[in-house]
Amino acid sequence: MPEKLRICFLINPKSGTNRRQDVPALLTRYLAAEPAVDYEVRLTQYAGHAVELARQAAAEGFRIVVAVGGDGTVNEVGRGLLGTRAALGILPRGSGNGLARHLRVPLALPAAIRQLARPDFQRIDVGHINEHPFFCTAGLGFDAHVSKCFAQAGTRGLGTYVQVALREYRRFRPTPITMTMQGKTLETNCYVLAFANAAQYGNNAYIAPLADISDGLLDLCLIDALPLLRAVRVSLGLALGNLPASGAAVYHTCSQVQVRTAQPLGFHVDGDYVGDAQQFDVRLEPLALEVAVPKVKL
Ligand SMILES: Nc1ncnc2c1ncn2[C@@H]1O[C@H](COP(=O)(O)OP(=O)(O)OP(=O)(O)O)[C@@H](O)[C@H]1O
Repeated sequence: MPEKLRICFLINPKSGTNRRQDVPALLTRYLAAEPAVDYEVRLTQYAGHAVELARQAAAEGFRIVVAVGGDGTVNEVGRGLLGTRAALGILPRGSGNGLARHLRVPLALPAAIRQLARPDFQRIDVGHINEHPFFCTAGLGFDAHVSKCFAQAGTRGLGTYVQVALREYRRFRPTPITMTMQGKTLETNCYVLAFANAAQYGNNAYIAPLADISDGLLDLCLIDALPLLRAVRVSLGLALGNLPASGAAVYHTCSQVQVRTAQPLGFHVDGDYVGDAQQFDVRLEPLALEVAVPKVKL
């Protein structure tokens, strides 16, 4: 008899804006008819817990460990799985779901659950910023500052995010930075510097629409200043997926970059604010994580 596919679901009960969805009930309903799947459900109890739970599930021999949550939960589970033989799965339940959208994981939970029962597997690159792994995007400047304020806002969702971003836009000022990559040094200002492994921040906001998650390269997006007219062009470029062509941002690709900043600057990984620093070492580790993705329909 063929071996069963062992899947461990790690649910972040605090993620997303729709917490009333009963994920264990959905799993029972949609996996009951999948005799080839053996699964368990575990809940996270605190921030950071999913890293430990993922590592433990991989050590127990689960083939897929699923992050049930947003990009913060995906980041924790992915971190826990680095260097193990288990693949990351995603049941998207965040407000942005950047990595799930990039990998074309269905946003509707029944469809996402069904595809996990018959997955394809793919390896993806993993970024590191000051040794914090990221899978989707990391960044310095305004986007990190907004992540910090968003975390303090008390409510979640796109509406709160936009409100916070508009409020902070009036206050935030660019910082002088020095970037070193491929032996070249560039002195510039930084309003936003994004390191994109995947194409989008989440919510189909395409910061680097040409980013390929398995090409061994990071797409760097630099916005040196953001006066009002350019802010409108950047917003449209993010929504329409044509920011590179708009000329409102400058792009580079590289596998490694060092950034020094004139003043401490906030940084985020996968949308979660980490802290402030003046020195950033950013690098890409090629194909370091296996992910379970939907089968491509031919
Ligand atoms: N049981 C828990 N209690 C409190 N916080 C938790 C718990 N489990 C996980 N967390 C934290 O919740 C944070 C937010 O989770 P996540 O990003 O998945 O959801 P979200 O913020 O609603 O989604 P999105 O990032 O798409 O907006 C994670 O960074 C994680 O550290």
